[in-house]
This record gives sequence, structure tokens and C-alpha cells, in this order.
Amino acid sequence: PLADPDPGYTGYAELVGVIDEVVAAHPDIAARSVIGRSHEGRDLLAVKISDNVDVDEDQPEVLFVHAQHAREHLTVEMAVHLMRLLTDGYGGDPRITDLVDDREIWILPNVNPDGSEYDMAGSTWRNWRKNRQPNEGSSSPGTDLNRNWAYEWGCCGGSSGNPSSITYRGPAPESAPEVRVVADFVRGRVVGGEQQITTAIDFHTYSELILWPFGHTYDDVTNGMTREEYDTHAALGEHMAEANGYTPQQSSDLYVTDGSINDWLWGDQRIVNFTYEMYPRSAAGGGFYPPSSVIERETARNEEAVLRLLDYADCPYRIIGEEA
Ligand SMILES: NS(=O)(=O)N[C@@H](Cc1ccccc1)C(=O)O
Ligand SMILES: [Zn+2]
Repeated sequence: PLADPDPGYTGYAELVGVIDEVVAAHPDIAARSVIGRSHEGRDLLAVKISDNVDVDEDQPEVLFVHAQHAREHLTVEMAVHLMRLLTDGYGGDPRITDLVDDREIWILPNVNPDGSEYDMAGSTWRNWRKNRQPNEGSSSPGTDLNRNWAYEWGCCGGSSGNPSSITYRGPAPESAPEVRVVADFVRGRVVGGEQQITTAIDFHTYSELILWPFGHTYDDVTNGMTREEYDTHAALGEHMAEANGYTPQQSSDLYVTDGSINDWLWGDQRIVNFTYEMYPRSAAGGGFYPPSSVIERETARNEEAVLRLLDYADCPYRIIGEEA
């Protein structure tokens, strides 16, 4: 873009370049694919990291989603950091080598490229959150991708029906092309009737939290969440929070949301999953726009926590001592 509020953050064109560079440097363990298009026609990219990367092996799969919300640019830097960590570390770090050998890792580095580009197109940040899809009958564009997922969509006062709201849920579940594309990608990982993705993290900013479902209700145990399943989420959330210093809690402990990716990944696909709210802890730390000088520190901060999730991906219930 002509102007750029902080060149230290990775725009869409630059991100595509980074992905191509990582894949070119590690062709045996990294591959990129286009899983669909955004509203404005930008490729939605997936980077797969695993040994024998071109073969769909019978291994536990782990999904990392980044930038559902446009202004949360640090999450794209988190994806770049993970791509480099898991490829540059292969062959050198035995723990990383084993995890890349025994898992199939999917990184979706930016699922809202239209919003991200819009937010950084000027000389100052635009504080944009949603996608850039027009809303019929309204001069306010944008659907909040994290209210547009199909599980309990719009059920519980955790989103807005007003197109001008930043938490606008859209006119229907999966009405946002970006949500439809990612949901179709996840549904496509059901092989032989079994969802191959066992665990996932959806990265956001800010507040330094690790959140788990459900978001649509204050109840821990409820329809679609047994005590064991809740305890597995809580124990794994706490285990990861020990590594990065974030605060672990159920999503609804903060506020009720409906149509979130967390609820759909678990409620519809039974994927044990978490939302990470990254740095800073508060607006005082820069809110959605911390200086790019914090990128290295605040992405590296999550390395151990992410490796712990990859470790438990073969059987998340192991964390509570169950086979399940
Ligand atoms: N990134 S954020 O500030 O928008 N928070 C996210 C994630 C989230 C969801 C539920 C409770 C707390 C946080 C959201 O969709 O609201
Ligand atoms: Zn967010």
C-alpha cells in the first residue's frame, strides 16, 4: 500500500511471499494450497507442515487459524512465526522433528485478507474488525466472522443482527465466504467418517487469554459438552497457559458469544479447540496496535504452548488420564 501505519507488520502480498519462501526452502515438509477466495477475491491460503507432506497420512491433524478479525495483525505474525519454527526447526530440534513427523499441521495464516488489507491501507490504522462484504440495505459493510459460524448461530444474545454493529452475525450462518471456505475445509478433513483434525487454536488479540468452549452458555457441562470433555479443555488450556502466562478460562466467563468458531469446531466437529487472545494484556500495552518491535517476543512467547497442544493432539483426553 502507498501508506502503511507500521511496515513491521506483514501485509497480504508480503505474506504470500513468505509462504512461497518457506515452501521453497522446505519442499519435503511444507506445502501451500488455496482453499478458497475471500469476498474481494483474495486467495485463502493453507500451509500444511508434515513429513511426506504431499501424502495424506493417517496421523492426527492440528489446525491453526489466524486473523478472523482484521485489526488483530499480531495473529498473522504468529502464523509466520509458527511456519518458520516448525520448518527451520525440523531435523535440528528433536521435539519439533518428532511432532512434524507424527502430526499433520494446517496453518491458515490469514482468513480475513480483505479486512486486514483495508485496515492497513492508509497512513493510520482504521480499527476494522469484520470482513468487507456489503450488507443489503445498509451502508455499513462487514460481517463479524467470529459470529457467523453455524453452531447455535444467533442463539443467545452473543452477537448482533444490526449490520452496522462490529459483532454483526450476517444474514445467515456461513453467509461470509471466508467462514464458508474454512468450514468446508474442516468438513473436508473428515476421512472415512472420522474428523482427522483433533485439536485447534484460533488466534486473536488482545488480553492474553486462553479460552475454550462453549461461548454461547455460562454452563460448563451442557448439551454437547460432558464433564470429561469440559475437563479436557480446561486441563489442556491450563497446561498451555502455564507455558505462555496467559489467563485460562471458559470463553463465556468473559462474555457470551454465539456463532463463534470455538463452538462450531467443538459442537459440530468435536475438535478440542481454544481461542488465544494474544498480547497486550490491556489497551495500555497498545491495544490492537502494539508497535511491531514486540512481534518477535510476543510470537516466540507462544512456542512452548503450541508445542504442548501438538503433543496432546494424538489423544487430548490423555491430559485428564482418560483414553476416550
Ligand atoms: N478478539 S476479540 O476481542 O474480538 N475476542 C474474540 C474472542 C472471544 C470470544 C468470546 C469471549 C472472549 C473473546 C471475539 O470474537 O469476541
Ligand atoms: Zn478477535
